[in-house]
Amino acid sequence: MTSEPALRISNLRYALAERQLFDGLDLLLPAGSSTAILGPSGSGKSTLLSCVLGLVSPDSGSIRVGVHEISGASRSRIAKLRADAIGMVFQFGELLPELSPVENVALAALLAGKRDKGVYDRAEALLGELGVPRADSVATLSGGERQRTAVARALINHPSLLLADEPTGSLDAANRVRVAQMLFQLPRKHGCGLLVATHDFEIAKLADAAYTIQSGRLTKIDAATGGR
Ligand SMILES: Nc1ncnc2c1ncn2[C@@H]1O[C@H](COP(=O)(O)OP(=O)(O)OP(=O)(O)O)[C@@H](O)[C@H]1O
Repeated sequence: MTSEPALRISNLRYALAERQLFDGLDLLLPAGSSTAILGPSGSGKSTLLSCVLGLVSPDSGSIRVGVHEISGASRSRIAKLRADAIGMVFQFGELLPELSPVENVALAALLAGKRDKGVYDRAEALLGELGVPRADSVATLSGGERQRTAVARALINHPSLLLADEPTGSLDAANRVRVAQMLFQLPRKHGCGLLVATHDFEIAKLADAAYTIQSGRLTKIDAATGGR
């Protein structure tokens, strides 16, 4: 495993019309570890993930995914990096309902240009590992199974960085804990870094480190005590 951090954000600045959302924000996420970003609605969690995905261009600062610099990179380079090195899990899974779990997962590999015969086998193996049953369509899966399918899709291209935005926000209490426990095991199993945005302390306390966004920077907190 490389000793390069999965993600390094340095001195990030980003101003909205009337607000300095990030004001010298730093973050170091070692490979094989997890970090939760906590904060109330509007504090900038999703925008931070969008900056890492290269979908929002900050005013200044550096964002490195492994050895690759995102800030200032061309759109095509960022798109390639997103496909090759970053996996993303959204709050509502964002799966294609007409497709089966295997097809949903394999599609991410096909779109990244990985068209080898083993794609479907790898998709099946990942879904098996994450406990998703076989089905003709993801529409017939439970919410927790759909979210585990979304995690398998995020993992299919062997990302060095996994991002998750409120990954358990659409689930009931039992599934929320189950999916969160599975998610936070991934960095050690797959060697990737995991960055989770959430407003839920119960989820954040499973992470190796937790931060809130305060005055445009990250402040380390103890999620187990509710940040007190
Ligand atoms: N494209 C945009 N243009 C202008 N303002 C924006 C844009 N995107 C986000 N914002 C504002 O930036 C702030 C941070 O939004 P963001 O979605 O990152 O917060 P969040 O912490 O993820 O909130 P939530 O938990 O509700 O998803 C909010 O005040 C939001 O209104």
